[in-house]
Amino acid sequence: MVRPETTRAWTALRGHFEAHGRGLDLREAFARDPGRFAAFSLQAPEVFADLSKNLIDVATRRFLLDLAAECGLEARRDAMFAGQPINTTEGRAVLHTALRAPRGQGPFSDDVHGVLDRMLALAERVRDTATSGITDVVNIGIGGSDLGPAMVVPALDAYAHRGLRLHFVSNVDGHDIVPVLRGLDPARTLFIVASKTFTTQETLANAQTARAWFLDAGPASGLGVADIARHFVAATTNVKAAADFGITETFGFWDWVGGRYSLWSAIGLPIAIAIGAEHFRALLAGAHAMDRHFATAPLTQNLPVQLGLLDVWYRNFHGFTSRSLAPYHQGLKRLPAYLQQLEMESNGKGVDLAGQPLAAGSSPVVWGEPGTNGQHAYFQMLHQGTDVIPVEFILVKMPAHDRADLPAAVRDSLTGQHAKLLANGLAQSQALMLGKTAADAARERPPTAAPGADPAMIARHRSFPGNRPSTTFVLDALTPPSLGALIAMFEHRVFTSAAVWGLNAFDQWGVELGKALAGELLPRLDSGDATGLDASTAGLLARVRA
Ligand SMILES: O=P(O)(O)OC[C@H]1O[C@](O)(CO)[C@@H](O)[C@@H]1O
Repeated sequence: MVRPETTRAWTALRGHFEAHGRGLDLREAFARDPGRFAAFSLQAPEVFADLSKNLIDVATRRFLLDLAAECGLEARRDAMFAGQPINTTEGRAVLHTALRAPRGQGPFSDDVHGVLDRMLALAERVRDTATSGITDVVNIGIGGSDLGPAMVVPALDAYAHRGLRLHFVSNVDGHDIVPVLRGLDPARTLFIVASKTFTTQETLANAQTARAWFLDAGPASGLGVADIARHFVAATTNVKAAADFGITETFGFWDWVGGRYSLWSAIGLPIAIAIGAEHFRALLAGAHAMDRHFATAPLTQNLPVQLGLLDVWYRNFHGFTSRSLAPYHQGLKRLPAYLQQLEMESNGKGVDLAGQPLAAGSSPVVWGEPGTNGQHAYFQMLHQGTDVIPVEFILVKMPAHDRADLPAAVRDSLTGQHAKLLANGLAQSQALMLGKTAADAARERPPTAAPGADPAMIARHRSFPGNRPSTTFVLDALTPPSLGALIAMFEHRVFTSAAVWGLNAFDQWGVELGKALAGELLPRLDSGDATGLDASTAGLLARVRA
């Protein structure tokens, strides 16, 4: 393993940053180079990306590619696809890409397609609502066993079965499950208990609550313990624990599928129920197309690689600590939360593969909201705040809401909405880059400025520094293949920066300490015993018990 800061490319990047990077002005760069948009745009499967509004030039890109080469990115990528145990701290392969490889291709193909066929057959049985009688599907899971399906199901609403409602319960907080159970009919409800380990406290607690509700409400519909097998299924690697719970229909997966990379596995069952087998296979196919792109495209044209290297550039040279995501599609409202786990649980590490402290920063904070909602909340800070935060916009050319079954006037109105949505997305990246000088602001007569206020002072409040970087992704439409490709792009981008930083993106020891301490505190909530606790925790324990 090569430490990035010891490479020649790192030194070159440091020098380049001081000489040209820090002072790069996007407005001047575009004025100088009419070909900048074309030179810094990439077309990958299903996803077009405009990287030209980033603080990079040709030399930045060259030095970053040198860095990737010196850090052995390609060898590490190839080792992942080949199933080598690159998750070294847990001694596991990392093969979520095998889950979307076509039948007969990729490692463990028989196992993968065996479970996939079985799971899609169940999905189709449930979707045949006249026969199944199911109207509501409740997924009980958390983290990677929740966020993927909870993100994809609304994103692909245009493809969803109209007679089925999908619900997601994750938190160990009755305020999550109680409103979901309210109004459900046990005879018409299917619970999916989704847990890779089947040991997760939150999921087991919610599964027990669902079971208790089912046994309490069931008898009115003639249901009892024997019916749990028909109304509860599990997605897990721990088939025995699911059986001990009373679940007989289990869809397995494998320890080489990380939780946050698992929506392609049996964890995707809610997605398959919502959109059906054919569309689920199309989601996998889109991700597979991005896998092939990542595995084979020259690094200069390789979108996940270029994004991951940009992350290194911003985090380690510009010192930016966060990145904001603005999907201009309401269906992608859960994408920021999904990417928070994907990126921050993967790359939020402080030591390298050898366990040595990293010399430079790793995962940025990832956050955001759909546009245009975010514009009316925190975009103020993105435009005029003191921190520079790169923003990523996702635009979708063709909406899916102007369906033929809507009245013509409603469809016309919705078409107008989509134009407004796109105009706003384009305008935001433009505004971030262009800014507005105080001199330009001074020429305006803002109607809301305080009467008699010093115009120069008002102009300074109304000026924008500009030169704020952004990336814009464009999808033709939000479809199963395009969403699959988009998610896989984000996965491989995280892989790329992890490879440069030399860290293990596939473990998550950082979540263990809190879990262990919660286990120790739980009995103290009952007993009140504060022995050995720090004064703050002891004081809070007394306060919540009072
Ligand atoms: O699927 P499981 O085993 O219930 O785990 C849920 C989540 O908990 C974590 O292990 C830690 O929070 C995640 O990595 C995982 O996605």
